[in-house]
Amino acid sequence: MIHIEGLSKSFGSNLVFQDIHVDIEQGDCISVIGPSGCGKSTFLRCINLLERPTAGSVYIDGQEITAKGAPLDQIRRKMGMVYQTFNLFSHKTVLENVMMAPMQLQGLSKKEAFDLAMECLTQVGMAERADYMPSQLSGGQKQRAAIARCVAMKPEIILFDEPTSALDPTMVDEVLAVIRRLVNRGMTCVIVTHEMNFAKAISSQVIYMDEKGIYEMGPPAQIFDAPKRERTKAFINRLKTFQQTITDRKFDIYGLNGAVVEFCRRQFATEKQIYRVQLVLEELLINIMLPQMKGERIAIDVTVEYSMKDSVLSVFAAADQEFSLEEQGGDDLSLSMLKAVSTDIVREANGVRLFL
Ligand SMILES: Nc1ncnc2c1ncn2[C@@H]1O[C@H](COP(=O)(O)OP(=O)(O)OP(=O)(O)O)[C@@H](O)[C@H]1O
Repeated sequence: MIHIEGLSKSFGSNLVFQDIHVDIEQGDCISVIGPSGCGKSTFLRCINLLERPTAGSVYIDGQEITAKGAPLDQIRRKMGMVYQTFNLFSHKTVLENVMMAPMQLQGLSKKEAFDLAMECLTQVGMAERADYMPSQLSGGQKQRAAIARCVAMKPEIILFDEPTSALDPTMVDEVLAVIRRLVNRGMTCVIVTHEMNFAKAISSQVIYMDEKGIYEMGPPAQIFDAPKRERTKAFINRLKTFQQTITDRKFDIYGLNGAVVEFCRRQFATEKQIYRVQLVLEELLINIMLPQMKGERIAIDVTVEYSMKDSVLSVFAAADQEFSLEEQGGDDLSLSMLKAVSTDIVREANGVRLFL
């Protein structure tokens, strides 16, 4: 359906990627992941020529859209795009936003466009807010309206450019659920995303971009659980681990907790796990470990790991000094709280690991 051949893009002397080859078949859902700045969005924008590639060709249904004189408007209608920042017209209602392109570009009558728009808004759960202005909507609702607007054009493929990156974490799920529904109904999609669990669950293929191109591509089970190449492994492992070393007795426990919560949300840990991890950090660090540390200089390594495979969150805390969980200095109330929220507590070398 889409055939990408030798695609390269530079901005001046900045080579973003080169020589990308990908085939996208109907019904595919391709996730594009990779470190910040590796060119994911630029790659997406080159597929529908929002950016002109420096070299290479893109074919859609056998037609080369990168050829000189190709009917760009017609071709772009086959490819919808959903942006990080929604791009709704702020002076129009949700309904008007969705009706506009089908009327202007596809010549639908007002009645036809209304019926179509309501159908699309119903699909994304936004029918009852059809008459709202964008400013009256939450971020998640705006993005769902933007998806309805895109679907109303009946595209053959939808390109999603980090559709949840601008959203408050509480709104990510509602947007991902709408995308999941589209994919399950056979919509061909390419999604640039930082939501790894989502990419893992939904994609037929995952592209890991790095080193100025596609560094590794494969089914989600390969990329997330058994990556073949070094940089993919490092990227995936880093995503699954939060690490911080505490060197000051007066460290900011709430700052640490905030960063850990953000990490956990990115991993799609459950709210229960997120509550537990905060409790564990407070009790373990403040009430059990810190009081036992001797001298001014301390070093406590905190690692929070999330296993995508079995959805288990674990907290590992290790110190460069001996410490005990019970009796000598340990706070028994804190220990019973740790036991209450952990499925297992394991002593390891100079630390302790709690499974939540
Ligand atoms: N319009 C532009 N003009 C000049 N340079 C650009 C332009 N758009 C992107 N770049 C550069 O291209 C590179 C890739 O950017 P891009 O936004 O595609 O990366 P990304 O992987 O999507 O990043 P992120 O995950 O942070 O969104 C960066 O070095 C960026 O500065």
